[in-house]
Amino acid sequence: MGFKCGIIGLPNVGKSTLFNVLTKGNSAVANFPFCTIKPNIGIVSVPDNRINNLSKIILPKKITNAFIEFVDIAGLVKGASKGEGLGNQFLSNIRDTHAIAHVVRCFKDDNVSHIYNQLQPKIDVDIINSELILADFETCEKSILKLQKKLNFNKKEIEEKLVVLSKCLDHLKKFLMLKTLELDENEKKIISYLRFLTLKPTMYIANINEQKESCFFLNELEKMAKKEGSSVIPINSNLELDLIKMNEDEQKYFMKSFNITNLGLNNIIKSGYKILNLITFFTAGIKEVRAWAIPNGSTSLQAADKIHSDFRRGFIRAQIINYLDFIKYKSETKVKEAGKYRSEGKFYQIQDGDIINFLFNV
Ligand SMILES: Nc1ncnc2c1ncn2[C@@H]1O[C@H](COP(=O)(O)OP(=O)(O)OP(=O)(O)O)[C@@H](O)[C@H]1O
Ligand SMILES: [Mg+2]
Repeated sequence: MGFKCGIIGLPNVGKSTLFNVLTKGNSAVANFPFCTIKPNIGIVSVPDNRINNLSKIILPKKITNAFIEFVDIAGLVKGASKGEGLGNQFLSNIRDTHAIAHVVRCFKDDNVSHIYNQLQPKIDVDIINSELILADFETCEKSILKLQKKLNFNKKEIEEKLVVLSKCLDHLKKFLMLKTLELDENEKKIISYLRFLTLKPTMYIANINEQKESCFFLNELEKMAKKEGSSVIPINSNLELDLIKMNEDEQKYFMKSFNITNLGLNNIIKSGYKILNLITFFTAGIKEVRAWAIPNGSTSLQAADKIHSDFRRGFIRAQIINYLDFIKYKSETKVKEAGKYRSEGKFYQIQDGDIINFLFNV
């Protein structure tokens, strides 16, 4: 299963430009079959120096990075939750994603129209978030009504659900996003089946240009996001779309002249990984060195399943080398001699950077 990040925002704020930057900017994209599944879905590999360092020692035939799927969702407008614009269809596209990249226009350009003829990032964000809140309100209200009708069948379990959902409904009524409601792990689990939109981890993408107004807009957006506990990533999508078409030398020259230290593209991919709370483990052999993304807290059995269901079914044990140990000793034999080679069972909690060899028998 891949991790999906939906790109949302008002119409004409630069979502597709960003999507093009993300998907064409990374040559490793070609590593995957059916790279572009639909015109608006792109698989983007996660940059990770560790995979390059491992490959320098192992010299594998193939190198495969971990990846995140980005989905370019059409613009949302006021009233989308009531079917306005392309409405509900797009809200359901967002429901299918694990995280949200919310693009906010932070650039002034008289040649690019703004749907409401205003340039105020905070208002733009509020319009979108209000639609998400309204959509969640409707989902929540409908589910409560449905559950109330079923109360005679499984009283205890349904009552438990109703308590959490009423808490959610009260919060949404105040026009607040569910991610700002305190819910414990059990409560989150109880409502996870509803895939609430305002509960999804979010990063704001400030689409900027070279003009001074962008600093002001970016600042506004950062203040707003801080209150919500979300991060803001500035990116000049138009410029980066040009950058990715250049060779390395041209790119360096351009970045220097525009004072860009880090490509927004890499920051977004890294941040996506972070808000999805993913860690990386590696499988490493002559055939392939590969990075795998997995939720923090996963066990070796879940990691095995990520690779192939046979690995899970026939799981015997996981042989593990820490990434830094491998870099230090440079071979499996030397790692073993140093006593750093571990054997773990199915409930072992995978650590970021574990290099794993699964033993299985089916
Ligand atoms: N950072 C930027 N600076 C200036 N212009 C930009 C920037 N980013 C995007 N644009 C321009 O904004 C316009 C809209 O971009 P784009 O088509 O990516 O928006 P969108 O959000 O995908 O729109 P829609 O919702 O209609 O699909 C394009 O003309 C694009 O070149
Ligand atoms: Mg678009």
